[in-house]
Amino acid sequence: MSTPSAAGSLPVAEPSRVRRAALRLIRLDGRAFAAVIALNALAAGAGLVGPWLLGRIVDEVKAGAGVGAVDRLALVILAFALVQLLLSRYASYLGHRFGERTLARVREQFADRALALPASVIERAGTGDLTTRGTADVAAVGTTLRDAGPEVLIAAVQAAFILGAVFTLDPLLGACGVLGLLGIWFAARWYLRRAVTAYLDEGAANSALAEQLAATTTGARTVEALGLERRRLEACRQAVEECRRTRTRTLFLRSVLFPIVDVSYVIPVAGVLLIGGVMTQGGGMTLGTVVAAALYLRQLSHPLDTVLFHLENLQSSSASFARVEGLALASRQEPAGAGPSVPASDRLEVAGAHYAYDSGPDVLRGVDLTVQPGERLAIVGPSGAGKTTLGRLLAGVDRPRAGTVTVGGVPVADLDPDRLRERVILVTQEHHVFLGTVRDNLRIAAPSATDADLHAALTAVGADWIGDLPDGLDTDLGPGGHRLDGAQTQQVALARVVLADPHTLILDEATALLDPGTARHTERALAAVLAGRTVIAIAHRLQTAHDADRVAVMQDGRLTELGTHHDLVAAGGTYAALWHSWHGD
Ligand SMILES: Nc1ncnc2c1ncn2[C@@H]1O[C@H](COP(=O)(O)OP(=O)(O)OP(=O)(O)O)[C@@H](O)[C@H]1O
Repeated sequence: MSTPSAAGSLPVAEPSRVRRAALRLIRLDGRAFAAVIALNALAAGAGLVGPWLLGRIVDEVKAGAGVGAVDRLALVILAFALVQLLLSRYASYLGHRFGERTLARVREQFADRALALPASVIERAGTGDLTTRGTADVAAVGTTLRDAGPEVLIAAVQAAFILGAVFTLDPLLGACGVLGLLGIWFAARWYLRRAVTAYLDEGAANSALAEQLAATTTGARTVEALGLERRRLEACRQAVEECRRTRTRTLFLRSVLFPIVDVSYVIPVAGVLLIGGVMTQGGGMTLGTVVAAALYLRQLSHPLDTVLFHLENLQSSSASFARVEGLALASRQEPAGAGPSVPASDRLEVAGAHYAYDSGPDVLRGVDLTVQPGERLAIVGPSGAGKTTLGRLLAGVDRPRAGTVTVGGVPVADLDPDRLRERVILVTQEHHVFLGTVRDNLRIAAPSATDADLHAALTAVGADWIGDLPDGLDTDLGPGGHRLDGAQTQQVALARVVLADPHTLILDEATALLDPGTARHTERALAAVLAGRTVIAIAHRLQTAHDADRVAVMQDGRLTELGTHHDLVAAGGTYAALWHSWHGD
């Protein structure tokens, strides 16, 4: 289940799913978690001894005991205080280690899920959302797991033990303590209901102010040149006013909560002393019991403060965790195909395909095309004709709004990512060099490839420069390492494709950054390596079209001409005109 999200944005997990995910994380490190709870319980137990013995001291002194007896009890109090300190320190050490391990799991799971997302999901949602979830949200979850979570856990155990101790001393005093604390419960509920929106508003107002100031300062010259000073000042003044308003609101919420909490800590103690005083006089209770109960309730303020302090943090990080967990649902948002999942052949078929980006007009309008295995097809046409869009549909990145795009009878977009990569790969101008060696960068496509395979792939795409690198395949690439130029980056990307060995390759201006000589060399080398495979090249240079088996001409979202170079030139249509103008005839 997921909460409705804005069109295209990544989903957010429902609270029930978030709870299940949190429990799963705890179970994965269940022994450490149990050890933390047990040690905390022991520490809290040791902490209860002090007030109880203080009560005993009061009773013994009242019964006429001497200094020796008091000293003995005081020493025992000291010993238990030490034990409590050591146990709680060790528990918090284990708690923080548990938090770090769990955070590492959350991070790894996030990376796995992000990498498994279909490209279309990321493109629709935008990388900004994914990046925010992977950084700010995971960091918020991390803070909770590392700090807030263990501390709240410790505080909850302590509070339970303290209240249990007061009830054990005397149920009436226990009830008095709980009733006195009800104020905190109501105040916290009142506060939390309002705090989330109030703090979100404050955060948004701060961002808006920062944006206004940044826009005004970076565009200072334009502001000055166009005489926009007054408008900018007014915009900034409004942003500052909004900041002040939202801040005053959160300040008001805090100024109601904290006094109520402070008074609520005193009420149970006062109540216990009043009732205890009456009971002591009637002989129903010893003075020591009343002193111990009052001390326990005084102690309660520490764990409760801790819980209150972290409540907001827990709330906001559970929202972050819902966003992090939402990633698991993203791939399932894609409509699942109902047909067979194993293609019967390598034949690509587009039938009556329409496509529109979001709610825009159709940019593909009834495209029909069959690409035979081993064929080399070039797609040409003016800018905006829909060539790239058709390439994305053929590669399974997007699915058609109407009509079908299939490989061997199976909708391409229904193939799972691994199976899809074995069959169709889309190579665009956008290439990424990962931080790591040349070998790491290539083995992404074929983890079991040998160095000889890697060299062969590099040679196939004309990347002879590998021989000039100081450490060959071991040369570090990426920031801080050896810098590849645009053409070399593209060759690395093409070498990855050679290694992945798909049956169909869709080149969307893949060789555009290479100088014409290198590009032709690369295309020829690529064609040699991919002999017997399907190559669909979205071509800007008509030489590519000339070398292809067939040429498809796209215009305004339609496939208007389809045939061999010679047939189309002879037909004297759009392609012939393009060819002649390119040739300068
Ligand atoms: N992400 C997008 N969102 C909205 N509209 C888009 C998007 N990408 C492309 N379009 C629109 O779809 C139409 C077809 O674009 P497409 O990129 O497929 O054409 P093209 O023939 O490949 O053009 P070019 O040769 O300039 O790359 C254009 O009108 C373009 O503005």
